[in-house]
Amino acid sequence: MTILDKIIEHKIKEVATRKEYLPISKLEQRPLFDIAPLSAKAWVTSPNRSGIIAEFKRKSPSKGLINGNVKVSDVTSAYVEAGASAISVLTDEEFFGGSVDDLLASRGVHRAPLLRKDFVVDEYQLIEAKSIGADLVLLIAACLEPKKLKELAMTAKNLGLEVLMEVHNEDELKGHLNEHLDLVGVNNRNLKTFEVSVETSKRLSSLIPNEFLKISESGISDPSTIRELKDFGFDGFLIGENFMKTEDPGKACKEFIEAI
Ligand SMILES: O=C(O)c1ccccc1NCC(=O)[C@H](O)[C@H](O)COP(=O)(O)O
Repeated sequence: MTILDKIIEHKIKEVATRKEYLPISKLEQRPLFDIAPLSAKAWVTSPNRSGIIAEFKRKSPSKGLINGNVKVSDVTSAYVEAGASAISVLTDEEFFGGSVDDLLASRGVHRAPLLRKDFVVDEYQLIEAKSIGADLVLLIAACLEPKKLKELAMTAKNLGLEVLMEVHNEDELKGHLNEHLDLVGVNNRNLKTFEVSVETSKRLSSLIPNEFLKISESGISDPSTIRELKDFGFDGFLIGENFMKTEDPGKACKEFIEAI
């Protein structure tokens, strides 16, 4: 069983429990549900921003504990101040130590586009994302059949959310592309070995149709890599650990952006 299989097995049970505890009708009554979302597409391509999607990530299956000493509100407001184009907040508790409350806390302190970073298996999570103030959701091709991914993307778009689809290889990309996506992310982390290689992004770049923004995800730690990936047509860059492993992730993000 791969780590992704374990995460999805757990997620399906978790979502079933959440649905019982807080039904969709209640989510739709939350005040943030009716707030108009921000466009990550616009912010990522804005000449005034960096293209960096800066992630709040306490722990991960590949690295264990990354940083348990910082507050999500401090870090994500500092990321925005530093020039990040969007913020990613992991809301998975079991494997990443995140929560829905983390995303809510982040929403409370800035008005940059906010990605709900989780393992979406059910439309409930999209409605929940909208109800906590997310602007953008992640759909992972490796976790979803093409038809299911397309249905979820359509539901997200109907809620006004933008959709980032994540792929790891050519087959996932070719099999899952659909007209409801906004951004296509190439994850440089091999989820079987946890090895990271930006060569994956470079290899897949020309296969991503131009109508989608191209995002490179994971394992980015050097500003020169951003310059290289831009030459391959990438617009956005999702970075977590490189900032979060420092004492002051906001400062690390600022210095990184200044060095691009
Ligand atoms: O990060 C992991 O160990 C991981 C394991 C299994 C599934 C997903 C995982 N990461 C999610 C991500 O996509 C990253 O948090 C994101 O791309 C940032 O990566 P990094 O800059 O390397 O922290």
